Amino acid sequence: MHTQTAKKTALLTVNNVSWRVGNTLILEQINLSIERGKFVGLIGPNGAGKSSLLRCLYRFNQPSAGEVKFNNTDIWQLKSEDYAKQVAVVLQETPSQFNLSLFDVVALGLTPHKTLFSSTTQADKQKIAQAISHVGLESHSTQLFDSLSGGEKQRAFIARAIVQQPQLLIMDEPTSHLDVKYQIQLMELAKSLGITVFASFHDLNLAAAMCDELVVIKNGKVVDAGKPNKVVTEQMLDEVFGVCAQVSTHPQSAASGEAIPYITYYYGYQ
Ligand SMILES: Nc1ncnc2c1ncn2[C@@H]1O[C@H](COP(=O)(O)OP(=O)(O)OP(=O)(O)O)[C@@H](O)[C@H]1O
Repeated sequence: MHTQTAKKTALLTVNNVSWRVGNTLILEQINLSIERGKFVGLIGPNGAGKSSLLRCLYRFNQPSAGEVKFNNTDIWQLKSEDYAKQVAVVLQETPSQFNLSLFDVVALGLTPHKTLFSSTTQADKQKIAQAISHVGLESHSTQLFDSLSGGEKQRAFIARAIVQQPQLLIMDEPTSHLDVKYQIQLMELAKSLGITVFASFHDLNLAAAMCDELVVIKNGKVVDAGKPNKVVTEQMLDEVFGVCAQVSTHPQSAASGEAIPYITYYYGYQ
């Protein structure tokens, strides 16, 4: 992931990014590159800097030093509307959408592609309906977004990303409020888009099963990166997360044929 070849095919590269708030250094000299088409997970303990890093990637935080490049251009050199077309974001907390229906919220995916006075065409409406059906929410189309369940809201944001057709999907712990079925379903939906995804996870087994590669951060620094079966080790779980666990192999293997690591945690060892 950090090799020259990876850099050449990278959609997103993070070069020596640091981010500070006042005198506190939250992210320190982060380097990583995300190859086009890969599904990459960001893992690390509470407060490690996952959200802070992702915010630097979708232009919410401006790095104090270093640069984030998208298709080889510094994202702060791009017009905000051009970057907004290419990047969709799904967050852990779903902001209130006031009186918007599910259909309206999914339609917002078209906004970066529209000019101020352009209206929604019949073809747009069809695209929105197809995206809603892709995430299995067709019977909720006219329902107020705020009245949807947590899992339905997250699926609606995936539908919005389908409509937006970005090159990159960034997800910040999107599964934290979801039950196990929806956690898997949401990640599989994200995978089915066939675009580059960078997502933070707290469920390490889910991350190991879903991701092509993992980036591990602790105290604002990248401490490891690579394929799940290289990164997820008993030593890493101890050193980074402070837990005692056994890592075995999941009975299923990844679509790539790679072994998927499976973590069994031990309790009562503190
Ligand atoms: N705007 C801010 N002002 C001050 N401190 C901040 C700000 N944003 C983040 N931090 C601090 O930076 C550190 C990293 O926070 P961040 O939310 O990025 O971690 P995280 O890995 O996403 O954590 P979690 O897993 O708990 O969600 C935390 O100590 C947090 O309090």
